[in-house]
Amino acid sequence: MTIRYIESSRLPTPWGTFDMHGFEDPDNNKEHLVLTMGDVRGEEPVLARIHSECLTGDALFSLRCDCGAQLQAAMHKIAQQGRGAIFYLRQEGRGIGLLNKIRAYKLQDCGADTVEANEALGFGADMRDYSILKPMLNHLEIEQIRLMTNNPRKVKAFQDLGIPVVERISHQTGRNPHNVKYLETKKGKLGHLFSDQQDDD
Ligand SMILES: Nc1nc2c(ncn2[C@@H]2O[C@H](COP(=O)(O)OP(=O)(O)OP(=O)(O)O)[C@@H](O)[C@H]2O)c(=O)[nH]1
Ligand SMILES: [Zn+2]
Repeated sequence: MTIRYIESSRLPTPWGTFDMHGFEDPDNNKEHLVLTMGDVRGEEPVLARIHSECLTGDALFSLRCDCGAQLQAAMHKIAQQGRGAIFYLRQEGRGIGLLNKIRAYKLQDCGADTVEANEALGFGADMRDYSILKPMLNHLEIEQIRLMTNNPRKVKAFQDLGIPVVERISHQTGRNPHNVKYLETKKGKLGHLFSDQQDDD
């Protein structure tokens, strides 16, 4: 079965008021969100961010990763332009779930990098499935996007879904002394496209 649209409401935030759209995946009862601003329908490419859930970074201010800063920066950029979409996908821990992410963090506390930790637990480095995006994009009538990401896998995922990515926009923010190794591993092992400079340097 495919993802089902449930309902929409307003979501006021420090950066402006978004429209919040809720979707349900009946196969696993996961509840996904899309925040939009402005009219995202049609041919005009939409400034977009695919954000995978990171409870620790998004809600608990963790400095182990860059997720919270990236989410805030994406909301800010979209509000500045007045038009865009954030797909908030419930793929915690790159798809392994919160408790397994804690297991992976424990291994990282003992010296493993983020990829080695996933593999030691019997998972792939990145278990995310982006095909769930297609019904959400269809529902919102988004046809083309300008994607805020450093992750080439996300660009490829859209291309595989038949949604043109007309531009990849660097989304480097949130580097701090606690996540230097994590970001280095993203670049070295996961193929992220990082320059030496953060967007907000
Ligand atoms: N398994 C695992 N997941 C992590 C770790 N650190 C962060 N994550 C998860 O990684 C995901 C980060 O995803 P995104 O913010 O979409 O970032 P990305 O795929 O690196 O790509 P960008 O678009 O360039 O930010 C979230 O689901 C986090 O929970 C880790 O050490 N181990
Ligand atoms: Zn994170």
